[in-house]
Amino acid sequence: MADIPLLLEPQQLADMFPLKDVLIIDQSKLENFVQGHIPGAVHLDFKRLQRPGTPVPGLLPDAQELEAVFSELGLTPDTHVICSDDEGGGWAGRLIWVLDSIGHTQYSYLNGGIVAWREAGLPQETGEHATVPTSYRISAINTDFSVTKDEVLARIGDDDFAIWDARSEAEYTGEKAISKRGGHIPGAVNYEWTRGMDKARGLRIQDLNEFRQLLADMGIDDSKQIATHCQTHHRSGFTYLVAKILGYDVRGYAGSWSEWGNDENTPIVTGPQPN
Ligand SMILES: O=S(=O)([O-])[S-]
Repeated sequence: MADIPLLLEPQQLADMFPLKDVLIIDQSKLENFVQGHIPGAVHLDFKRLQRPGTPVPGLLPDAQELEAVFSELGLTPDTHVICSDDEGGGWAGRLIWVLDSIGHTQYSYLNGGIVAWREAGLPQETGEHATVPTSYRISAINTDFSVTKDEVLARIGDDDFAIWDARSEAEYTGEKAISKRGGHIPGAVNYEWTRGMDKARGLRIQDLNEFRQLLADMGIDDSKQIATHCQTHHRSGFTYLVAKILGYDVRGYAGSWSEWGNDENTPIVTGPQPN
């Protein structure tokens, strides 16, 4: 298969048609997908990538459930997946984290998703998708792309560990609490996910060189292992994706604040991040 870059521009994808061994998975809202999607794209309800549970609803579904999802969509071991959504990369980034976790490492992110595709005036199809189901098998879940609460607890304060909190500033400071307790993990830095999207360029990821510098100024760089989280590891799908594109050792904390902030025993800091 041709070498398809991790960060794929809409025109690059358009130039790849007719597609062979490529599956475009679009996690746009269904009504949006039905109104117009990339020809041949299949739709995935983003809820299928989260294991329902209270109070922690964002964990990875088990292998059997994921086999069912990807078989329905028509994935094969040789398929290159193009991940897309209509929100600038949150769900698409989560999909990339899921693909990493199931050992399916042939994937790309369509920069800006359907928003950038439409703005470029590229062809669209309307209506429901048609899929060709397969029997996709997962040999093992790879936990190298995840961190657990206990692992985060053990690494707080380590020089080679950073935590990227993708939530809003109000959630980070504790002014707004979605879990029992508000605030942030000690040492975490906050850069809210949508700030990383360029609204003037179809929600593409901001300039990568500037992004790299901005993160370095916050203490996030390639010398560290980075854990990223939000409330249920949806918004941090985007930050996972960006860190991955920048070549960093990044791991998703799927328990996220729904786990940390609902636990009575985890250390929490409130207030703004240090300058
Ligand atoms: O987007 S979220 O997982 O923080 S609710």
